[in-house]
Amino acid sequence: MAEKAFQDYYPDELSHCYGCGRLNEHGLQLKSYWDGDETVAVFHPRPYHMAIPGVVYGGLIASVIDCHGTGSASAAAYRAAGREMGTDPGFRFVTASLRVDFLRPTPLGVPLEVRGRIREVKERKVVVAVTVRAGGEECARGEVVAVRMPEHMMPGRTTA
Ligand SMILES: CCCCCCCCCCCCCC(=O)SCCNC(=O)CCNC(=O)[C@H](O)C(C)(C)COP(=O)(O)OP(=O)(O)OC[C@H]1O[C@@H](n2cnc3c(N)ncnc32)[C@H](O)[C@@H]1OP(=O)(O)O
Repeated sequence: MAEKAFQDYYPDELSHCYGCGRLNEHGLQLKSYWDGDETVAVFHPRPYHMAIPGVVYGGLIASVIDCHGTGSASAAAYRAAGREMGTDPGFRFVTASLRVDFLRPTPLGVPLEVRGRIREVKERKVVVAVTVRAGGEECARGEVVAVRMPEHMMPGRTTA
C-alpha cells in the first residue's frame, strides 16, 4: 500500500483547504511526507500559476510553504507524542505566521521540492523552516509558525 500523506489523515470536515484539502477539487492538494527528520512535498505548478512568463507566482509559493508547514507541524506533534497520525485527539494546526523570502525567480515547467525542518515543538505551537527548490536550486525559503486550532474554528462551531 502506498504511504499516506499527512493531509490524507485530516478528517473530511478539515479537508477543504485551498492549499492542501484532498476534497477541494479547485485546490492545490499538496501532499507532504516524512523523509527522515525532514518533511518533503513535491508540487508541479501548472502553466497558469504564472507571475510573468516562465516564472512561478509568488503567492503560489507562499501557499505551498504554508500548507507544507502546517501539515509538518501536525506530523511533528504526533511524532513528539509518540502517536500515529490520525489518532484521537487530533493535533490540528492553523497558520499564525507565514514568512517567505523569494531568493531568485522560480522557473515554471519543473517540479518544486518543498522541504521542512522542525525548529520547535511546544504544546500549542510548532515552528517549521521550509525551503523550495526548482531544478536543484533554492528559489525561496520561509518559516511557518503553526498554532493548535482553537475549538471555535472547528467547522460547525459558532461560538468562541
Ligand atoms: C490528523 C491531523 C489533522 C489536522 C487538520 C488540520 C487542518 C488544517 C487545515 C489547513 C490549514 C492551512 C493553513 C491555513 O490557511 S489556516 C488559516 C489562516 N490562519 C488563521 O485563520 C488563524 C487565525 N489566528 C488565530 O486564530 C489565532 O491568532 C491563533 C490560533 C493563530 C493564535 O492564537 P493565540 O494568539 O491565542 O495563541 P496563543 O496566545 O495561545 O499563543 C500560542 C503560541 O503561538 C505564538 N503566536 C501566536 N500568534 C503568533 C504570530 N502571529 N506570530 C508568531 N507567534 C505567534 C505565541 O507567541 C505563543 O508562543 P509561545 O509563547 O508559546 O512560544
